[in-house]
Amino acid sequence: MTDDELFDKWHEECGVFAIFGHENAAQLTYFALVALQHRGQESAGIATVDGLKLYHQKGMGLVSEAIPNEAMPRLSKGHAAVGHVRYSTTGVSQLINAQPLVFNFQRGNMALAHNGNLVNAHQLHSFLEHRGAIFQSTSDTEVVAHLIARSGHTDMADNIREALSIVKGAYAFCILTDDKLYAMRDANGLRPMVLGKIGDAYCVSSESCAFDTIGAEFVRDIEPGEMLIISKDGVESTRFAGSAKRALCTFEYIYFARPDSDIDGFNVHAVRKDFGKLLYREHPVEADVVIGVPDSSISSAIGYAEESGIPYEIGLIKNRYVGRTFIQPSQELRARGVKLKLNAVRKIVEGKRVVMIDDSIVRGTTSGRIVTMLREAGAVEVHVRIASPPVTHSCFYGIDTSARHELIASNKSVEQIREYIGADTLAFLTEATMMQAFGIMDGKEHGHCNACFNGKYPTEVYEDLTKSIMDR
Ligand SMILES: O=P(O)(O)OC[C@H]1O[C@H](OP(=O)(O)OP(=O)(O)O)[C@H](O)[C@@H]1O
Ligand SMILES: NC(=O)CC[C@H](N)C(=O)O
Ligand code: SF4
Ligand SMILES: [Mg+2]
Repeated sequence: MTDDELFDKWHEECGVFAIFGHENAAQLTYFALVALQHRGQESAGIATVDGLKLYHQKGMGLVSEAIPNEAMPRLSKGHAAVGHVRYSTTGVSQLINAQPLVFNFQRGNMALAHNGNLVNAHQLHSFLEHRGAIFQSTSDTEVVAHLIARSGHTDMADNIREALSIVKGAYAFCILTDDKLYAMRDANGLRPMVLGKIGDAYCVSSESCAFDTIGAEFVRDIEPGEMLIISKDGVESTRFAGSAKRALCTFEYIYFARPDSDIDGFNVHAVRKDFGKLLYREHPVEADVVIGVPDSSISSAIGYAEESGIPYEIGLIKNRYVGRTFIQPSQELRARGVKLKLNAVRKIVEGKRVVMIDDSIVRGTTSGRIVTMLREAGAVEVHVRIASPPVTHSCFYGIDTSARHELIASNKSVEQIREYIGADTLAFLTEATMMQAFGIMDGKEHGHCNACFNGKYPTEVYEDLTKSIMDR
């Protein structure tokens, strides 16, 4: 297994933020992107407009690397801004695909930022290329810009509506023009997006944690199929799509979103904690201590401990300075015990029966390593409890999951996975129980996408979809 494969599992998706009519639009966008940094660390960018001109800065890496201080005076000329942090799902991780994508066409300037993945982008890309379109990037997002540019309406909102009627898949889209900001959430609401207000200015964001960061007030979630048009006249809500089956990505709660964000009426930390409580009710075990794998499973571990009465402890420490772009130890060094990212707290686990909570198992790599680590630190029993169901299907909606055959639960039973990771016992939260955290007790239609657990995709999907499909 290569290092790339080892680290290519669940990944954050992108984050978008945009604001209209604020004298500090660029700075606020910068800070909001820092708050959304967990959603993508490959590249970042900001575009601003002053009514006549568009200014932009994009780069690879974290927000602090991609947008240097020197770029701020130029960006600050704009009164409206759109920003993006990227984790690539379609198109290579290179500067050409960094967002916002910017265009100057016959109607003026346009900057696009997208979280999600368009499942028919490849087909549309070929169609448009055969009709003379010259693409600047290899990402799915650019297809929408071409479709908008080709639509013949006088009103930009109608052009966007026409473009979005053709694309399929998942998106939270922000489109900034010289005089308006448009924000659209796909008809199923797969990806989240919220509306906020700061002074007289309106802003939109993938997650509400960005509003807290910049001192904006949360107004509401943007509805699936809704288009917000934000201009000097305020906010206008219109629709670009009829009602479809609501299907918010449950993985936003399980793993992607920040615990301090609220999505569609539920706080992420509170939901994770409930997952932990439900997990104990469904799969209790006798043990001395409950620990979580930092950071995403801490809330569930606290919930499991609270419900069981078993003490919660910090049994694993994460080195917060090791990111994805960090040089990873080779397989040989790893085998020799180089533990870069996580280490066990010996005093806490030694001689104990440990319940280890993680948010998910994708390939089984993380759980396997941690079970070994805990045993080496003296744990006498390791019981693994996972605060989501087994991942059996790939995601096509903006989360770069492994190919299906690499998902351990797609070809192994729970008992076989337990054996593989070396745990004493292993259990997963079932889908029906997980949905109880949202007050849904009957396990029927519930307005969430759980396709990676059950294969029921809320839109058409094209099985040939790979990240590099548009990179020739
Ligand atoms: O079964 P696996 O293929 O190992 O994948 C599952 C792990 O991946 C994620 O963590 P990750 O290490 O990506 O990041 P985190 O530190 O943000 O939890 C997730 O939280 C699980 O721990
Ligand atoms: N993770 C995402 O939301 C990615 C957005 C877009 N599909 C890209 O690859 O750039
Ligand atoms: S398939 Fe899974 S990760 Fe993808 S949108 Fe649906 S729930 Fe989220
Ligand atoms: Mg993890």
